[in-house]
Amino acid sequence: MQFVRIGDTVISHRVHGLDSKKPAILFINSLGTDLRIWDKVVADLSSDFTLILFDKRGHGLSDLGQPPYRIEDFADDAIGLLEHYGISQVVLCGLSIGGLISLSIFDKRPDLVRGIFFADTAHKIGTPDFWETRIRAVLDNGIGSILDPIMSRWFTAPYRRPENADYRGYCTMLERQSAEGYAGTCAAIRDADFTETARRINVATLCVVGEEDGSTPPELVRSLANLIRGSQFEIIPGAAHLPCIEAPSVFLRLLRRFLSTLPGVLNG
Ligand SMILES: O=C(O)CC1=CCC(=O)O1
Repeated sequence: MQFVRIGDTVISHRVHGLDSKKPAILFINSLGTDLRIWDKVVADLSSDFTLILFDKRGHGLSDLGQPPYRIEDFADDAIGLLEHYGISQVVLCGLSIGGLISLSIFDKRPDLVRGIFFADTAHKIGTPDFWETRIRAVLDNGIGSILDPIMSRWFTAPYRRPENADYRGYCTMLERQSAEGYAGTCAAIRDADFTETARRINVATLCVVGEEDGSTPPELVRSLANLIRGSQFEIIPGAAHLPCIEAPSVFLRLLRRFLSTLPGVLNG
């Protein structure tokens, strides 16, 4: 694990294979997860690419900062991290809120963005009432109180069998996130609408989604693809909201195929 101070917030992160000659990919996590969700993806890509993973503020080992947050706060952290490593162009791989953060990074610094791989995300996720209910539940009763409904959005029923040790591990990951950080991140999603940014995107994009995603269902993700000129859309079978965990080989195949279409990016 590596740590860097961006402004007044310490951000925990990992950089694999830092090399200015290799194309860089920045992975941006979903709500309630930390950078370990990319482990299976990183193992495959690290010889061909510079990979940057980080814990959003309020998650993992990053500082809490001052919740509630705005999507722009996370985007500033990500941009600060890229600047810290002198990375001037990057492919963004944004999962769920990570897609909203990708859109905000594009808004702020389009020069940094070489392409965007949107996974299980949209230009607007959920309704204000939905997020308010979740914020209240977490602040009043803790993250454990919402574990089961969240897990049924994240993973398919076969993955959620009690004897699956990986499933138990990811339950623990969610339960150990800071309730204040989690609720502060829900507030950022509640307040986000990047419809106009999505319409302005002028870099290559691919939108993918697990076929059983209960958080950003396929039709919602398709509506993001429809807003973006030239965007492609793919459904990942046998996965829900976190295909990088549940269907890593399909996720990787689509990511590598996307990377191979970008000018000047290796296809590995
Ligand atoms: O917790 C969920 O329902 C999944 C999710 C929504 C936005 C995000 O980042 O994760």
